[in-house]
Amino acid sequence: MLLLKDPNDDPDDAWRMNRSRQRTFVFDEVLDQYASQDCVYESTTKRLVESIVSGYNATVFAYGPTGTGKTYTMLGVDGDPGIFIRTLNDLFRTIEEISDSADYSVSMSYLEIYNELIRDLLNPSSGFLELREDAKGNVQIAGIMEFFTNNAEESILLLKKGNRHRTQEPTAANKTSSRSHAVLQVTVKHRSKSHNVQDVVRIGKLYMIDLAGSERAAQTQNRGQRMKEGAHINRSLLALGNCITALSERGGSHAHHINYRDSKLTRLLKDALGGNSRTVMIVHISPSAAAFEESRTTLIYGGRAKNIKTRVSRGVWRIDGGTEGA
Ligand SMILES: Nc1ncnc2c1ncn2[C@@H]1O[C@H](COP(=O)(O)OP(=O)(O)OP(=O)(O)O)[C@@H](O)[C@H]1O
Repeated sequence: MLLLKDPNDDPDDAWRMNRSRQRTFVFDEVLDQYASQDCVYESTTKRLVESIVSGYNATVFAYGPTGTGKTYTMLGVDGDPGIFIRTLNDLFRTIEEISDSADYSVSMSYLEIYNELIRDLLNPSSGFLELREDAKGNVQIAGIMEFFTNNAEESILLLKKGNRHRTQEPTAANKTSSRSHAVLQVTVKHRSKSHNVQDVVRIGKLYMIDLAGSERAAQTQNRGQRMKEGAHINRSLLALGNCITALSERGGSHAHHINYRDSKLTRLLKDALGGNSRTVMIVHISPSAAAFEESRTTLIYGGRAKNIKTRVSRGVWRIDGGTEGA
């Protein structure tokens, strides 16, 4: 449980206390600014690793205003890695433990959405990529490079290569502000070595996402290009907020109309939000009283997202070409 105190409250002023906007929020986990990277990983993402290896989809994303620590949580810093690297390490450790009974392949792609344009962070010279939906409504990025990796070290090298191409610029609110949404996709395929199920391949997909932060122009003092980026960032986060609200209010994935098409981000997150995925949203807020307003709004969206129910089924593909649920 989290108690967000209204900094304007004055216990000696009955009129003010009556108008208090103090509010309690209930989340699965609440961590303060002193929580270690390991603790954040253990309490949010670790539990997803085994399910990905056994063929389920999962998504982890960091959400919140600029400068509140999303990139710190997801990517971490030298010597104290964040969720991306901890997950890759755990994923390969888990695969190694069970590799006697099955053959595994792991591949990854890494993209950013910058000003509503998609760039391949592992192959930046490929220009802007198109987002397409197949007949079954599965979202795909045309032309993105997918790299097969044999161990955690290779994956982490690729991730670091991608990070060097990511768009980051200093703003008044954050010296290393992410100006794009970064999406790492890891696909784990596994085929049992046992004879009677050898023709079945299980596929689990993991999305790990470091969103750019919402921002107020006055706070960031952005002008020119930074302001244009900020407008794109805010627009896509607004689209995300609208999808979260619609999904939480109208009965989740059964809802008639969810505006996924309003931004590339929401199109890409379609499954994570309302479809076939175990999804963890890590909501970030500043501990500062000065950030009360944006903390409140952010937590309200986080609270709504908690009401969304996704329906997960295992990705199973038969060698003879058919697909089936499990
Ligand atoms: N828990 C923490 N402990 C120590 N430093 C932190 C922590 N969280 C964030 N920081 C530092 O605060 C600064 C802002 O964090 P970060 O860049 O992760 O924010 P952000 O939410 O990703 O911002 P933006 O949306 O602008 O990209 C960075 O210098 C980061 O290293």
